Amino acid sequence: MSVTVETAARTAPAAVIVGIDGPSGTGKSSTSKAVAAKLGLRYLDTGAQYRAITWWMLNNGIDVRDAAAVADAAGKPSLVSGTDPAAPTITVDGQDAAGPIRTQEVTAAVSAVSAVPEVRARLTELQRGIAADGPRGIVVEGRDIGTTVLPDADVKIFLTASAEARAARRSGELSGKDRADLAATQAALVKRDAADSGRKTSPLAKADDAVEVDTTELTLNQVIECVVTLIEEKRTA
Ligand SMILES: Nc1ncnc2c1ncn2[C@@H]1O[C@H](COP(=O)(O)OP(=O)(O)OP(=O)(O)O)[C@@H](O)[C@H]1O
Ligand SMILES: Nc1ccn([C@H]2C[C@H](O)[C@@H](COP(=O)(O)O)O2)c(=O)n1
Repeated sequence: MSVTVETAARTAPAAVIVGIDGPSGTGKSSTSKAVAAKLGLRYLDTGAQYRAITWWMLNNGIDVRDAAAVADAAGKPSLVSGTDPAAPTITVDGQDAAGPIRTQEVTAAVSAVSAVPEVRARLTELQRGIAADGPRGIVVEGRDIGTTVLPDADVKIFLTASAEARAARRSGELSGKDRADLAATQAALVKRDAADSGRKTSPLAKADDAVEVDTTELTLNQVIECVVTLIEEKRTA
């Protein structure tokens, strides 16, 4: 029995911590989930956490443009993220928030809430705890993972794509009365990126040691393969 255990311990791949950052619509979620599933890693969507706290603020009558009010309330909601890449979950005070956090109302408010330092401090601590929790590695996606949340991550990726390509991808997801025209979708993406890049506390930015992957001309499968290769190279180095 002890021989089997020792063999397993010797052959199990070391836990790897992967941070994937980039602007909106560059493919962070699709890529991160697929890579984590392929490599048997956990997955954390930090954008879902910022959306969840924003949803709670909106539901609780907090004026999201009032940074002091947002800061005062930042510690109140209880957020729980499930890290199975096949079925990631997010709850707020025990309530499933996966659907409501994707509404236009939340998307329009999330950058203002994310800019508040007390919100970032709380979520950064939560994210670091999740990343450190458990023997398996994790793929964490967001805007400040490589620069702030996990500066010692084993692999850091920064995904980019042209605004046109990102808007076309997003428009393809929308349907019926929610279908925005391409120009409006692109303008909304660019506006959110500008707010996320321009805030004072841990703005959207590429870490100096991140590998930049421009996905404009790549299929999703090509991006996934590229990231898997980068991780495997690191694991075998
Ligand atoms: N390389 C690609 N080629 C074509 N479509 C893609 C590619 N990567 C992602 N997509 C599609 O683009 C859309 C946005 O992708 P995804 O949600 O993964 O981006 P994101 O960076 O996580 O966005 P956000 O930051 O806004 O959450 C999805 O419909 C996804 O299927
Ligand atoms: N690490 C992170 C992740 C997300 N945000 C903010 C900025 C985004 O506009 C918003 C929603 O993220 P998405 O669901 O589009 O990935 O959350 C952040 O500030 N830091």
